[in-house]
Amino acid sequence: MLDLNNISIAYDNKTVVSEVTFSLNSGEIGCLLGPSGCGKTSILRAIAGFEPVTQGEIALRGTQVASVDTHIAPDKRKVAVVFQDFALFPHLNVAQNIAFGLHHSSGKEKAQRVDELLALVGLPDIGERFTHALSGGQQQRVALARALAVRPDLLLLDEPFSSLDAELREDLAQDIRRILKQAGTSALLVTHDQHEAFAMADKIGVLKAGHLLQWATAYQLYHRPVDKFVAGFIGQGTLLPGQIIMADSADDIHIKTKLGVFSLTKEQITQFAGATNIDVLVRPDDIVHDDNSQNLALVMSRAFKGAHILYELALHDDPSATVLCLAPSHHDHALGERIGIRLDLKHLVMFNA
Ligand SMILES: Nc1ncnc2c1ncn2[C@@H]1O[C@H](COP(=O)(O)OP(=O)(O)OP(=O)(O)O)[C@@H](O)[C@H]1O
Repeated sequence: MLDLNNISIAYDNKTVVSEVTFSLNSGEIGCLLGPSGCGKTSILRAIAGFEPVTQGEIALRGTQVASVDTHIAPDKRKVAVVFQDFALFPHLNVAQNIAFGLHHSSGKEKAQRVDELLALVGLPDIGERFTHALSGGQQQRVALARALAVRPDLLLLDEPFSSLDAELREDLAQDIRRILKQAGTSALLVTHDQHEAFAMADKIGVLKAGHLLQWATAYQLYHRPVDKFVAGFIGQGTLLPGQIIMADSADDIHIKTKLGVFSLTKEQITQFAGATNIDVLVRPDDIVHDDNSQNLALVMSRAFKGAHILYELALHDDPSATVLCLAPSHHDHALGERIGIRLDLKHLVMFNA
């Protein structure tokens, strides 16, 4: 439904988005995630038609809408945008805001569509209210209803939760996901907050300095990050130094770390051919706290999280070899204590050191 093929975007000849390629299927919710200035909004604006591309092409429902030679006007793309500040009209009431784009409908059709959308976003009785009298979360839903009113092929959401309280964000992200799925609308969201991305998106693209590093599900990004940047940006974890140990035959290669010795898959043997020093990604869920384990690790730091405590643990008392461990919070251990751990590592994610 949305295809970006090798697109670049520049301002005053300075390239800020480089050779980005990804696709979104019909009904899917995608998310562009990355630090400030990495080019997320520029990509969104190019899809909406507010910014030209300097290379590559963008297609919507199989029709090219942007390339170096093509530029279909924004209002011809069937794309709706929900902006960061919601951009609701203060002089119109909620119903009038939602009906704003429905130029070709009769009064009765408009009223019916407004009722439908207010029900969809869970605010059935506020059509007569003015937008300044609504909470941030309600304004967000009205902005969403207004964008969906015209039945866009694609909805673009630019940092839609950034002006809301942190506690509200994740709940609202899940609500909005449910509303979009119910309406069957394809959507692309921009955020720098991974929790919002996880709560809303089917596919997430991680961007760094204008480059799309990985376009994948949240599960794949967390468990199969393509590089150290994605590994560090998504979720928590530490990189544990390891050394490759060659045995007699070329397909019998192991890696030695302070957590033990692991064998490599055939694919990893090819990938790390010739390397000697490797970093192994260890996530907090790879390390299980077990009071009965003889394998002890030293508590270097701890962060109370309510239901859990996140421990940073040094292996063999070596502060350069630490792992994180999320333990139930009644396992309350002090700094400097040695606690038992067990490994629950399903697969090894490694990078060249
Ligand atoms: N109109 C413009 N003219 C010149 N440079 C621009 C313009 N808009 C954005 N940029 C630059 O392009 C780069 C990418 O900006 P963009 O807004 O796409 O990033 P972003 O990832 O959305 O950032 P943020 O999360 O801070 O909104 C930045 O270096 C920014 O300064």
